[in-house]
Amino acid sequence: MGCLAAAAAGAEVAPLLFRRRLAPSPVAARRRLLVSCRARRRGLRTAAELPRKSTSNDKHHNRVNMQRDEASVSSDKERQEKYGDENGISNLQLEDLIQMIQNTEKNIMLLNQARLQALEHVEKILKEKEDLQRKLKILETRLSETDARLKLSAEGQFGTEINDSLPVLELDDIKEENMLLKDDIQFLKTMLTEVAETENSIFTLEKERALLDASLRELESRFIDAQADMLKPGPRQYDAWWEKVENLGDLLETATNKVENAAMVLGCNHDLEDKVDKLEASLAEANISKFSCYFVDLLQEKIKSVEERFQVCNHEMHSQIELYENSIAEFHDILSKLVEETEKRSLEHSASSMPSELWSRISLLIDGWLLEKRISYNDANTLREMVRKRDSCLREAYLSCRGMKDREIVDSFLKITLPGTSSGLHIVHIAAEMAPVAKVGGLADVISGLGKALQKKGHLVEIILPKYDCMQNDQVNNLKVLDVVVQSYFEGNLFKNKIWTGTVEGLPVYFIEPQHPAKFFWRAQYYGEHDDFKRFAYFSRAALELLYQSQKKIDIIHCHDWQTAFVAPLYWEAYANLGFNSARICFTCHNFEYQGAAPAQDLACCGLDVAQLDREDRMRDNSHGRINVVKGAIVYSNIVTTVSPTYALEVRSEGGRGLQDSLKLHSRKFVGILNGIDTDTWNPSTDRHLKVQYNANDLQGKAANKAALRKQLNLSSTNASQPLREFEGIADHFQNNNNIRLLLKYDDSLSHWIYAASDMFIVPSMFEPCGLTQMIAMRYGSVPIVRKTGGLNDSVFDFDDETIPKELRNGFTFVHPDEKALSGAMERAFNYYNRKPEVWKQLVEKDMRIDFSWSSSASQYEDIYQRAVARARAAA
Ligand SMILES: Nc1ncnc2c1ncn2[C@@H]1O[C@H](COP(=O)(O)OP(=O)(O)O)[C@@H](O)[C@H]1O
Repeated sequence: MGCLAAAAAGAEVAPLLFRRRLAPSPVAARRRLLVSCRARRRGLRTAAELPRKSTSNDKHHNRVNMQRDEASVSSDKERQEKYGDENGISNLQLEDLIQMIQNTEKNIMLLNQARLQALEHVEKILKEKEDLQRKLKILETRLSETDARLKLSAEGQFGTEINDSLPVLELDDIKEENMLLKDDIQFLKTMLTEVAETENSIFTLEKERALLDASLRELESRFIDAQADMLKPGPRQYDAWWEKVENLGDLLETATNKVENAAMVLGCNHDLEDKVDKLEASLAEANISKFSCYFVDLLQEKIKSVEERFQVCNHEMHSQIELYENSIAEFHDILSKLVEETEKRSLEHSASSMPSELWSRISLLIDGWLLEKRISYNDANTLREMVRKRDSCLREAYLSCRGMKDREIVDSFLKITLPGTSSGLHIVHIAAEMAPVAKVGGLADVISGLGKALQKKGHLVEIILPKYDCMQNDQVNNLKVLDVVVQSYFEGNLFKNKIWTGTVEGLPVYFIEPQHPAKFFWRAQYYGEHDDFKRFAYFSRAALELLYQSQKKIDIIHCHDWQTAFVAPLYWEAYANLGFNSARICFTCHNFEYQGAAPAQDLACCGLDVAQLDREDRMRDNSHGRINVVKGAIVYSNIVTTVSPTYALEVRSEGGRGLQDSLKLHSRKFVGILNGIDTDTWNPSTDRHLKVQYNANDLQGKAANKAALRKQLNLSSTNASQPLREFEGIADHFQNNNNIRLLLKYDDSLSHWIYAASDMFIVPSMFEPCGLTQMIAMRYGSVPIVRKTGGLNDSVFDFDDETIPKELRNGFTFVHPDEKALSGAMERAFNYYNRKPEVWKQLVEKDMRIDFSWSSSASQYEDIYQRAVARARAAA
């Protein structure tokens, strides 16, 4: 069944398995979580430190910081080499801090010295700067004076007023001095720039010092914290760590979930891909079927025209036949008039010669047939007697047989030896069930199905049932009690029985209501009472009494299962001696599991002679010291049947449940005939129990029934095409399962609906005498999955078995009575259902068209009845 579940719900199971493969067991998960947290915690610490280092390196390229970094890196390295555990890290942190503080203090001192030197230098430079600025000012003044003089002199030389007071040599000196001053000014400007730069670097140093002070303060406070932590070793810190661990665990879990979700999504994607593939395949198939639709249309048109032509021909043929029949009738009229006249004349003219000739010829014919062993001695005697009596029927038969073949003439002569004019048999079924008025299982279906089929074949069929208080009276037409009282024997007394009559499904039925204080059939149930043996012994006797008292000349009394198996020994032991012996007894065992075994003395209740019957060769059970009613029926019946050929073979060995030797001994009268089904009752195109009727040409209604049943039973409707009757999880929670319902009740109407709604019908029987459900299922388009046993083996043929002719293959079978074999067959069926919907549809349509009607089975019963009756007549 596990396999089945996987096959049935592949799309759901596959991702689950995938997920399981990804997700570790809870313990492993926890372990993995912890490991990961630890790793991550280390990772976080390192990551937190790195930016700080790189920032300081980038910002300050000074030696001091380089020193600090080197010290810090080497101490980290040492620390890792030396410890590598949590507590170590905490101690190392402290040492680092101290070292860092010391380094920082040293650096601050150096920085302060550098700062003082720089300040002195600056003071000096500022002084120099002031001197230089002063000199610069004087020089600039002088320069401007010189320029003004130069200007004046230039005006004098080239203008109207020339200043002759400055000599030429002085002018050159001034020019030279001017050049020198310009150089000085340039030098001073450079100096000033340098001073400004020094000021800037002092300013930067000041800033750096402030930063170092701040970090010193921070380090000091961390130092104090670290000292405090060392004194109070860490519940708070551990808590914080665990908080972090838990946070990390959550993060990990979220991440794992995401991975799982991703895996599921991946799985779903795979499924989607599969679905897309399938859709594409079905699209391709649809395209193909589009073409085939076209051909179907063409074919249908052709069929239509052929049908029309056929109808025209038919019509013509009918009118020809009518004409022909009319002319034959005319001819017969003329012929009979001629015969009458001739006979009249021959009687008139030679009263004895012609009839004697006629009778003599008949006598000679009879003698010849006897010698040729074509008729029995008795039949020959009967016919001779008729000749002696100049029997008019015989003369008519002789006159009408001219032109016939020998065989036909023999048959027509034998026919007139039978009582009455009809060749039909008078058949009476005595049974405990009949559908639909009193149905428990397949027996009920057989009584009405076989009865109706025999009736259709022209036999007079009657049924006798107990009058149960719980039977469906509304299924009986014209139910009424007869104004007679039939008395029957029981436990030394005679008891009155009320006799009710009515028709069920068109069959005449007698219901016997015992007037016994034990109220045998007022029990609100059909079987399962403490005195079942007595109840049905009483009924068997009363039924025979009814037949005996009605003085009918019955041909076949057919009894069924242990409940009416009493009839066979009763008939031959108690009634045949009374002259009630025209009938032959047929016994059908529908299930050899139930044999009606009881203490020997119990047999006496219905008037059977225990001393006569409690014998190995009669009714004594083969293994217990009790009597066995089914064995009694095997011994005392003229015909013994069971409900399928395979089961008939099986019961000759272990399947016979102790009766195998009796069956072997009586094998000449034992035969297996496969049951049919009542195709009027089980007809999806007319079934009033269904929501929508349908047939093999139009399966739409089947889907509608399925949807309605799913709704009615409160099954999931998310996947309407999912096959019903999956057993996954049936053991648990089936009430809440979306795909399973276990209905432990008898409900005829619902049973019809279930057949119509189901896609597959599983019958995994260990043994199955015949089984009707698989045939009914096929008629309703539900494909059977069965174990190859009994009648299942005779009615279901594996779809994949190439040794079987293709046209017979109609379901899925398995042999071994185990879960694996069943799952295998189901998986094959599911494969077709899911992957080859077109093939599946064809299989469904084919199954619906199989003829499981009683027609052919009833013919086999008819044949064995006829032979038994013929033997009886021959013996008489
Ligand atoms: N719970 C039920 N409610 C109504 N009909 C049922 C139920 N169970 C079985 N049946 C009917 O009983 C018949 C079973 O016949 P068969 O297959 O020969 O089994 P069995 O040998 O058990 O009688 C079928 O007509 C089936 O539809």
